[in-house]
Amino acid sequence: MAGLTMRGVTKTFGDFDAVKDVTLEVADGEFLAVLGPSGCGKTTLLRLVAGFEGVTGGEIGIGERVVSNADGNVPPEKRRVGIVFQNYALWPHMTVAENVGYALKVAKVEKTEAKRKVDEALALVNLQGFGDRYPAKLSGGQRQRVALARCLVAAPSLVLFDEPLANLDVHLRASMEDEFAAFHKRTGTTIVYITHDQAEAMALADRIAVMDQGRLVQLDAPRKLYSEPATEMVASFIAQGIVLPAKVLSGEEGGHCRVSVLGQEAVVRCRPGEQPREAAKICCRAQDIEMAAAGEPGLDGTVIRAVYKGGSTRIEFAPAADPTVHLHFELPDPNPFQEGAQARIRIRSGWLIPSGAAA
Ligand SMILES: Nc1ncnc2c1ncn2[C@@H]1O[C@H](COP(=O)(O)OP(=O)(O)OP(=O)(O)O)[C@@H](O)[C@H]1O
Repeated sequence: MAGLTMRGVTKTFGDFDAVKDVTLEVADGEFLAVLGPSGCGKTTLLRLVAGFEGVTGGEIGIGERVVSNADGNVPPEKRRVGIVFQNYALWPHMTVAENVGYALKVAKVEKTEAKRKVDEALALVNLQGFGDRYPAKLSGGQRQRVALARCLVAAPSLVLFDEPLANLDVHLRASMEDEFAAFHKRTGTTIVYITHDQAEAMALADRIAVMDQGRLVQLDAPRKLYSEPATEMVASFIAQGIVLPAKVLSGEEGGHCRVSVLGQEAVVRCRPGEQPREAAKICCRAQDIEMAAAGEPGLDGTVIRAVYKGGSTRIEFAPAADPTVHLHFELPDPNPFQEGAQARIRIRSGWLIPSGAAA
């Protein structure tokens, strides 16, 4: 296995930068998810790593070897990069073993050696004994594992996944997530996993690279991405963070600072060295918001929706100070607040989103 290095990678189509100045490193054996909304450049990034596109600027390295820069590109078949696509594209008239071993046959690998490699690859994806079946007799998840075995048989130095679960139903997705996680643990394969599904990225990846409009906006472990988003886009994209306008009243002390949010003071977490400033933003999660106790200061406003969730109710709340802002949080049963009720809430925690320059 090998790591991946991208330094200042840019890909331009006409005068449009699909990927802009992306620098990142994926360690040998790491599972990196590349996450972002539609059109942010994920697929282009994957195609650059695979070698289907050449870079316009910057450099890509796999292991010790530079595979792409402005001077030229190593062709895809010489990169030893495996790819698992969304539609697994198995040949229906070939058995599982024939599908998996096809590349070995083309490369004229000796028969017993080829069989050994096919068996090995099938074992890696927990499909021992399935070699003689035809794809039509497999479940969607099993087909996806055959596709994975087919790419592993060539002993790739890294494996790219292109939204591999997008075509599967919700239950199968969950069990395939477990399969991929177990596969990664078992084999230590270096994986770059493209997805627009943040729950999937969170569940699987060691680190997540969030892309927006061609740029890499944050690369961090899932927990850090959730608790310390670097930009407003990351804050609202990950787990529907609530982004609120704020004014920073005091400099950072012990990882916290005082802010004013919609006229109320709150203490939030922040990066070291934050100083008082106007026009700041904070990110709150549902669990950072609670109903104010009687007599306690807080934000007055109106409950605009109350949706029962089984054991709890999701409340959507518009503060009187700015009814265009909507906050949401959950209340355990019994919930006394119906739609239209007046209520007072308290923001008990949050995260100060770093200013543009710091992000
Ligand atoms: N060959 C091309 N020529 C021109 N523009 C392209 C080409 N390939 C991609 N783009 C543009 O680059 C941008 C990024 O596309 P890309 O497919 O990488 O996004 P994505 O994040 O994978 O989106 P999705 O999740 O919808 O697949 C888009 O605006 C797309 O239209």
